[in-house]
Order: sequence, then C-alpha cells, then structure tokens
Amino acid sequence: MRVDVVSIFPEYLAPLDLSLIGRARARGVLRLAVHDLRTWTHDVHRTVDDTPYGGGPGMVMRPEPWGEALDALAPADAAPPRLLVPSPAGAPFSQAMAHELAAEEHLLFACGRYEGIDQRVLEHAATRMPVTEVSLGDYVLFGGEVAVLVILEAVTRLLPGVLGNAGSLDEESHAHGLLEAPVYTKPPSWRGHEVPEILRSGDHGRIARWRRDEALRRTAARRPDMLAALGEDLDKKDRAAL
Ligand SMILES: Nc1ncccc1[N+](=O)[O-]
Repeated sequence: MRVDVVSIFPEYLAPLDLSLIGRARARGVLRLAVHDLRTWTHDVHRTVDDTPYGGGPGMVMRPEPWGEALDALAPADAAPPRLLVPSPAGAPFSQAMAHELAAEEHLLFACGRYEGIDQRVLEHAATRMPVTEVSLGDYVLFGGEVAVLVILEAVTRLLPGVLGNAGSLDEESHAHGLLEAPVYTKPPSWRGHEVPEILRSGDHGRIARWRRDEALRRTAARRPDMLAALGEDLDKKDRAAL
C-alpha cells in the first residue's frame, strides 16, 4: 500500500517511523511519504491560508497549493488514490472503515489546519478520485495530523504480515461487533485479586463461552448502541448472559 500525507507540519507525522508502522515500511508492506504543503507555494512567504469569504474568525487554506499538491501526488496518468480529509465534519471513522481502507492500493491524506481547506479543493478532487471527509469523533483538534496517525495505525495493523500474531485480530474489540473481554496473565493472585478460575481450567469450550459472556456484558454496560446493532445476531445463550 502506498500512502501520501500532505501537511504544513510534516514533523507531526514523525511517529509513523516507530514500532509497527516503521516495521511495515521496512518490509515494504507500506510505502509512506510525508509532504510539506508549502512545497507547492511560490511566494516568498510560502502562504497557505487567507481570510474567509463571508467573514468570520480564523483563516482558510488556499486552494492553489492544494491543487498543485494533488496534481503532483495523484497524476492523471496513474490509478487515482483515495483522498482522505480528516475533519470534524466528516463521516465517523470505524473499524469497518479501517478494513475498507486496508484494501486500497493508494491512500492520500490531506491534513487541514486553521478553519479548514477551501471546499473547491475537495470538489475538484472528486472529479477524478474518491474523496472521503472522515472524523475521529465529535470534538475539534487543531488539524488533521493527529487523526492521520490514528487512522494509519488502525489501517496498517490490518495489513498482512504487520501484526505478529494475526489471530489477535479475531478477538479484539469491534471484531464481532462487541467489546473485547477482560484479559489476565500471571501471577494467578495479585494484591488479593484472583484471575477468574475458569481461565485456568484448560476447558477451552467453557473459556470461549465465558469470554463471549463477558464481552456481551461489557458491551451492554458501556455501548448499548453496539448491542442494539447486533440485534438478531444474538443467540439464546447470548441473551442468557445479559
Ligand atoms: N475532530 C477533528 N478536528 C480537526 C481535524 C480533524 C478531526 N477529526 O476528527 O478527524
């Protein structure tokens, strides 16, 4: 997978060289390039923003640098990338979207700052590539860079060969529409707190049932919205746990 990120703060993306993502890059599973938007400015001050039409506070990112950046990174003679624009006005990011993005050949992230990017940049890009405004949640960050770090971590760990133990993808939260069950390791007793006996029983059938029941109970307590979405998928044993 090829990933390009355009930002006026490329150093914000430095953590992408660490840990799993760093390994994925080293293995060639992920080809990541971070670009400074000011590369595509031509004035002495390398201006990327201006005052908003219609008035109002703050500044808006000018269309010209973005237009040239997208022309350079998504040339007309190549397969179009998927353009992702992190924004509080975007569609909610989810594990399902992470899986969708993990199947893409080329992701292109546009990190907005200030009050956002001139809307015509997205309109023009949409004439030649899929454009998705995506939100991490209902709060406002300074810009899209942190969101790109989150999205890329969620996507990269789904790529083949990145996670040492691919099995862990099966049981994690949101894998089956439920929150994951609690986890324990040695020692069996710690400051008066015991590991649930069943997990040390060696009875894998009962252990799997216990984990599903715990996942159901946690989801019911913390995310009733997720449980409601499962609706019909719950069988009699599941309902007995709630
Ligand atoms: N919440 C956000 N605030 C600013 C930029 C991007 C954002 N987001 O969630 O992707």
